[in-house]
Amino acid sequence: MNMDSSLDSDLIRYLSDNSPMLQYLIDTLPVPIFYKDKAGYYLGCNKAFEDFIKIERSQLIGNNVFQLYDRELAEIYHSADQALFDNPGIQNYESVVRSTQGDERYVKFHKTSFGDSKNEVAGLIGVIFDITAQKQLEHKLTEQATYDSLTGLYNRREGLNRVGELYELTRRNKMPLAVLMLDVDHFKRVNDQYGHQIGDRALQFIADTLRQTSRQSDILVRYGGEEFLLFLPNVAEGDAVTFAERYRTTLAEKSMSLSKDQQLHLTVSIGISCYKQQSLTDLIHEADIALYEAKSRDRNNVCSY
Ligand SMILES: Nc1nc2c(ncn2[C@@H]2O[C@H](COP(=O)(O)OP(=O)(O)OP(=O)(O)O)[C@@H](O)[C@H]2O)c(=O)[nH]1
Repeated sequence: MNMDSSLDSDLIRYLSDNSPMLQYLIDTLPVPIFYKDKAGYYLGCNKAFEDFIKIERSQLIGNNVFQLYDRELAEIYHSADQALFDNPGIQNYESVVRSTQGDERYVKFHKTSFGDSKNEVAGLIGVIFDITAQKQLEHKLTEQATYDSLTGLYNRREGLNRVGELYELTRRNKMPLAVLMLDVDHFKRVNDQYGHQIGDRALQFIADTLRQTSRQSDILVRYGGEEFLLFLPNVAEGDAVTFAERYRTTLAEKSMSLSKDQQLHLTVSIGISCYKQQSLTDLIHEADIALYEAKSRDRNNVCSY
């Protein structure tokens, strides 16, 4: 045990006198518990805490966070402890913790300060709730609510949310904004001829091509079944046509491999509209009208509103 002279000897004696039963009690609890003195030195912990940080109690007691964790993490723990000592009572916060072996967990800390016989703050007791599974689930649900599961592009709802923000920026700063509505040509035939699985792969192929051909700042949305909406910030009318032509020709020139000697060729039609003070709804509607025109011009075509 690395006992330091700054450890409160009365406190240690008190804890030692009472420790067998107390230790037994806290070891039965399945949540990690630790306690420290006011100088930040660990006084004890339960079995769940030993398992959690993967360090034995005997190696823990008498050490502080700077002796146990990397400096960055130690600073965070230290200042949180200090905040509790400065403002005694209960402290709750979420954090990411790393065991001494490096694995990360999301946790919720519930810390309570305790006083000595003179009612002076003497240390703290911390309880850790592992919320990793909950955080992972939240992350998964956010992903599902944000992205289209087939193509990985924004789904319609999230796409329109993001575009709402971009549209506001465009309107306020009088910036250009181009909207491209893109629809796969004769996609029903792909499904009918090769089946839905190949149809799904074709949609992924198109989405991948769009991703590769677009800029980081573009917002790519799977708007419906085989329909995509692309929002290009800061792109004026002339450039919008160039971009749309680039998407169209890139797709028309590529082919998706179905087997060693079978390739699938896909084409798209694209309608363009550009921001001229109209509402976002009108802007999208105009791109739809232009798309209709591109379809009627024998498909594999780009039309501006
Ligand atoms: N495999 C697959 N097919 C889909 C999906 N969503 C929509 N589709 C299909 O997309 C096809 C769209 O067909 P239509 O609206 O008739 O259009 P099209 O055949 O592409 O013809 P044009 O748009 O006029 O060129 C339908 O057969 C839908 O079943 C999907 O997620 N996966």
